[in-house]
Amino acid sequence: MTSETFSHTIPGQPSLPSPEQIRRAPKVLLHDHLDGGLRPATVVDLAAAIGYDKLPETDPEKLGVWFREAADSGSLERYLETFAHTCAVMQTREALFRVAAECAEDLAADGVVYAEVRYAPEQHLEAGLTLEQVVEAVNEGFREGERRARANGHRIRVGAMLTAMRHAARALEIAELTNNYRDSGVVGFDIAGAEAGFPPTRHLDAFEFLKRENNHFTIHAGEAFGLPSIWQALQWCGADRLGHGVRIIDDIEIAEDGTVKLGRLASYVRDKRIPLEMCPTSNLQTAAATSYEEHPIGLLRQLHFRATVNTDNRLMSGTSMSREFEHLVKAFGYTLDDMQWFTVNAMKSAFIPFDERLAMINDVIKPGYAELKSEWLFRQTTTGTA
Ligand SMILES: O=c1[nH]cnc2c1ncn2[C@H]1C[C@H](O)[C@@H](CO)O1
Ligand SMILES: [Zn+2]
Repeated sequence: MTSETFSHTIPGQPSLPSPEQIRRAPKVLLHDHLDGGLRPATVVDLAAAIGYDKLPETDPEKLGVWFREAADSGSLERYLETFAHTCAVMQTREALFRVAAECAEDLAADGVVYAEVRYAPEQHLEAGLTLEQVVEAVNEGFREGERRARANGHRIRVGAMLTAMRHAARALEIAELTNNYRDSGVVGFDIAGAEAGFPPTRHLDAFEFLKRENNHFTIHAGEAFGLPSIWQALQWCGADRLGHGVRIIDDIEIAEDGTVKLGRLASYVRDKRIPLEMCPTSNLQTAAATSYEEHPIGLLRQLHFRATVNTDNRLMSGTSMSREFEHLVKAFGYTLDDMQWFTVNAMKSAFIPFDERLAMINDVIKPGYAELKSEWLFRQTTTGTA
């Protein structure tokens, strides 16, 4: 027995969730890239099928390690270079369908009940597919993955988000595509790619179009670049959520006596309940944060920002929703109540209609956590304690 055992407030009630409970806990994922979450074995298979010979490794295990190590560069630009390989093998209808189906299956097996998964359709046109064919192949893949998950006893719902690359000039076109598929599986829009030098205001026409259409979008901001990027994303572009947003911490001061002072932008983000799609492991890899223990999510949770936990790129970060939570449980001592708080935050911030979000919270998430939180009671009565 460790000394921690004696710090429980209720005898016998575990204070920290076990890895197995973390996996079974219902989780909601708002920030996950389709082209950043392939199974290494699938990358190898798809490369062989199309004769793509530029993979750095052809053994799936070694390839998985290669992606993690190559992405561990301390720079967002270098991190992004690894996507050349995944995008190269996602150029046909079959490949997109397979990757999307496996994505939904993998998330469901990890206990994710609702996910919004993004990708940039413009990066999948090299073999002649149209933007529409790309979107339809991915949507069909997600539906297939949901079916397979159900057959394996898991329930998941996956919405697609369409990303425009911030260095390119197709944002308006991708925003229109998002709008055209809003009733058929696409829940929102995003911009991604290198942040420094590519401010979101380059794509104002796309954001203005979506606002006029009453549609939803998030913007990668405050990851590799600081407060001006967050400010532009919110006040010029009108983003509903922030991808990462970690640098909001630069607008928060903690005095020696522990008093916290929020600047105007941080106050706005908290007051308006702007959701922050935080991705701890990804942030360590691109040097947007220094360690799990020092990751801004700890303070932002204490200060009641609308923080959520996400994977970003499961392949490049060697992670999953459960692993992200495991790291946070270890770093901050989070309990199942904290996990539920993050999960409810995420579900409140999703881009599906309000009544569906509410039903997910009340009928799926809360009962799931209640079940997990009550397990210790029955364990004690059935085994008896010494
Ligand atoms: O964390 C990220 N920041 C900026 N861009 C990113 C991040 N993760 C992935 N991307 C890029 C690379 C992908 O090819 C693209 C679409 O998913 O989005
Ligand atoms: Zn991202």
